[in-house]
Amino acid sequence: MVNDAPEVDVLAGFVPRHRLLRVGQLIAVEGLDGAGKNTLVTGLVERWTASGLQVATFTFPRYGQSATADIASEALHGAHGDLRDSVYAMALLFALDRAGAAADIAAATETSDIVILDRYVASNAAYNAGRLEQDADGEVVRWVADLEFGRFGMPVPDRHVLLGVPAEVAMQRAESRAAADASRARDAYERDSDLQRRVDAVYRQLAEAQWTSPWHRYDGEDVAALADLLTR
Ligand SMILES: Nc1ncnc2c1ncn2[C@@H]1O[C@H](COP(=O)(O)OP(=O)(O)O)[C@@H](O)[C@H]1O
Ligand SMILES: Cc1cn([C@H]2C[C@H](O)[C@@H](COP(=O)(O)OP(=O)(O)O)O2)c(=O)[nH]c1=O
Repeated sequence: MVNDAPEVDVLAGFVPRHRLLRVGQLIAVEGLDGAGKNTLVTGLVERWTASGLQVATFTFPRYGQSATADIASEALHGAHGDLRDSVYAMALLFALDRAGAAADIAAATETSDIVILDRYVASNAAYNAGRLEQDADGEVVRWVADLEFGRFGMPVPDRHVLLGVPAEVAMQRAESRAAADASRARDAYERDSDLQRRVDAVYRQLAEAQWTSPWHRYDGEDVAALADLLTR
């Protein structure tokens, strides 16, 4: 039988979702306190949701959902005796908080196009290397990776985004935020400007080394360009 109907390409303009983006792409957003992570994550979610993508977010530490996260925060605000003095104890609390979310993250990667993590394993690497005055290739960064990706089986992000605003700018923002909102009083890490500068240096080394996956530096200027870059 001869088909006389004009040829119509019913698939014209249709791009299957999996060709736009691998389903369940995991993106970790990292940076100093006050760097603008929350602001950036909000911008990315708005943008991607408006373009029809399914987006899930997780914010670490999971305050109010995890006793270990709450205890870590309380320690950073002066509670729990000398707990805060132990770098490894603090790191373990943050790691156990994340381990408690591993199944939820895995489930989200099955049902979402993009899963954004506002702080993730690299926070533990950067802050604790900063505390111990080690570099990104030092012992504690390896310990964090072995503990979290190895022993706890946390998924490795497909990409990292480092908010690379200067440390002085991030610290100023954290200070202004604390002055404006009593519930955001700065914790021990936020008050320690030498620590913030060392953490900043370790973050830049982790990005330079493309630690565990590709890292993208973002300076807070053009969220649209970053969103496009991440979905390319
Ligand atoms: N690009 C920016 N320029 C100026 N202020 C900003 C910018 N991004 C965030 N801020 C402000 O800086 C503070 C810290 O931002 P936030 O997104 O909460 O950072 P983080 O989650 O990294 O701690 C907030 O008060 C926020 O409104
Ligand atoms: C998630 C995480 C945070 N931290 C540090 C970074 C911050 O200085 C501190 C608190 O996290 P933060 O995200 O800044 O929470 P808050 O809303 O209280 O400002 O904990 C780690 O050391 N390891 C981790 O794994």
